[in-house]
Amino acid sequence: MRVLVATHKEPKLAKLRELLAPLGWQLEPIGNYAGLLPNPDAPGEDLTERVPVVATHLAKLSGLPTLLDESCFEYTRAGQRVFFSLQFGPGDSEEERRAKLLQKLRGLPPQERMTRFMTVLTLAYPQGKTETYVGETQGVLLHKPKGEGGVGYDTLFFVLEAGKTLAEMSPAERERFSPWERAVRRLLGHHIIDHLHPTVELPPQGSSATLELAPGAARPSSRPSPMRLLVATNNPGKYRELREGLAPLGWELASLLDYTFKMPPEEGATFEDNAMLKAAFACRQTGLLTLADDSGLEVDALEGEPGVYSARFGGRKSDLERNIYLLERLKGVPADKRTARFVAVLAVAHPQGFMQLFRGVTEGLILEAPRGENGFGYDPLFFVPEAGKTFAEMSMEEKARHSHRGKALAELIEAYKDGFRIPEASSSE
Ligand SMILES: O=P(O)(O)OP(=O)(O)OP(=O)(O)OC[C@H]1O[C@@H](n2cnc3c(O)ncnc32)[C@H](O)[C@@H]1O
Ligand SMILES: [Mg+2]
Repeated sequence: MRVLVATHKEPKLAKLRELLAPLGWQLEPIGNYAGLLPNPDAPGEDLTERVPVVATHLAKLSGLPTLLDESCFEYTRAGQRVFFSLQFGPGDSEEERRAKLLQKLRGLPPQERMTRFMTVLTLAYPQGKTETYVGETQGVLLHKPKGEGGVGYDTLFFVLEAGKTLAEMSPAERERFSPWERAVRRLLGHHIIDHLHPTVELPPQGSSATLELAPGAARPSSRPSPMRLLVATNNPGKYRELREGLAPLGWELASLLDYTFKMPPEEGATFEDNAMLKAAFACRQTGLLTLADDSGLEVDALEGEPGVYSARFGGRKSDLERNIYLLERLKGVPADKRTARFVAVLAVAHPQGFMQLFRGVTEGLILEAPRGENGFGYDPLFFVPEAGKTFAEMSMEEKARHSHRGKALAELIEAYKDGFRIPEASSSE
């Protein structure tokens, strides 16, 4: 698709081309669009309103989908939100704009230099449809530019958490902190994962496999680690185990606590379906490489129940109630008929549009009474004959050696240990 980019700044266009390369779009600069604007002052200071209006105007004029971004600093003055717009006229050069910003900043008291740097990015279609993505970062505006990298005002924005300006960061760090990059990555995540459907062909049982989910997507080039990975689970017990298991990769982990969106209902019929659904959804929300875990207990005497319904077995609300319910359901079932297995499927969704699945299974027995204090979920009832203990009687390391999740993680580590690789099976052109 041909897309116009409302900028006359070469570095910004180049960076946008690099970040959005996986989409295979043809990005063309619109050049100096000052004369095309209806009335640059009209739509007010709320960028989430203004940017879509202006982008739509440009898309209608050009007849092409058009990307427009604008940034502002937001701070609080006497309890009121104040927007400090960075739009000084689209014809200005980068230097002119920075000079104007510094001039504006001169009178600002320190507390008003503490701001939220926000970028609003809209993709507008000539037919009137718009998509808007917002990226935000907290920081402080400096008096003098520092650093060389980045785009726009990155030289003036000091990120407290990182102890430097956006312009002083490595590209990998900037990816984390720049509101502009965050907005661009959200757009990327949205468009890439649009191609993903959880109804793809599933890998054979008991194996891990690579799924190519975006046949139309352009091949991204492989990128070196370090990677940032979102671990998309709301279960703290799982999160701890995943964090421990992923430690050898040295990746930086994000959790759902860093975000406000809600995960979708798990409506799939298999662990694979649900893991992909969760990973694809969270990846699309954040634009991040995302790991999801779907797991559960299959009890033979219950014909595989609770299976994918393990988290809501019998409609019971807590781990304890579900364990009691499981014991009730198995009342009178003799020891040799209490066989069961734990299954974990890990799905890794790449913002570039494909997924990988890893599966682990552990066979065991359901005891007649709980044993052990560790772990979570059904751990106190799940006895592993080869270890002579329940999962809840094991340390975390021990559980990782025997557990379904530990086995799936071991495969994942094997696949990613040499850095980020585009899987062979999907590298055909
Ligand atoms: O979906 P997320 O947010 O990851 O968290 P969840 O707890 O809902 O997770 P699932 O949908 O995968 O449901 C899995 C259920 O199986 C249980 N379970 C999974 N792995 C387990 C383990 O290692 N030990 C004990 N119980 C486990 C777990 O307590 C849940 O009730
Ligand atoms: Mg769940």
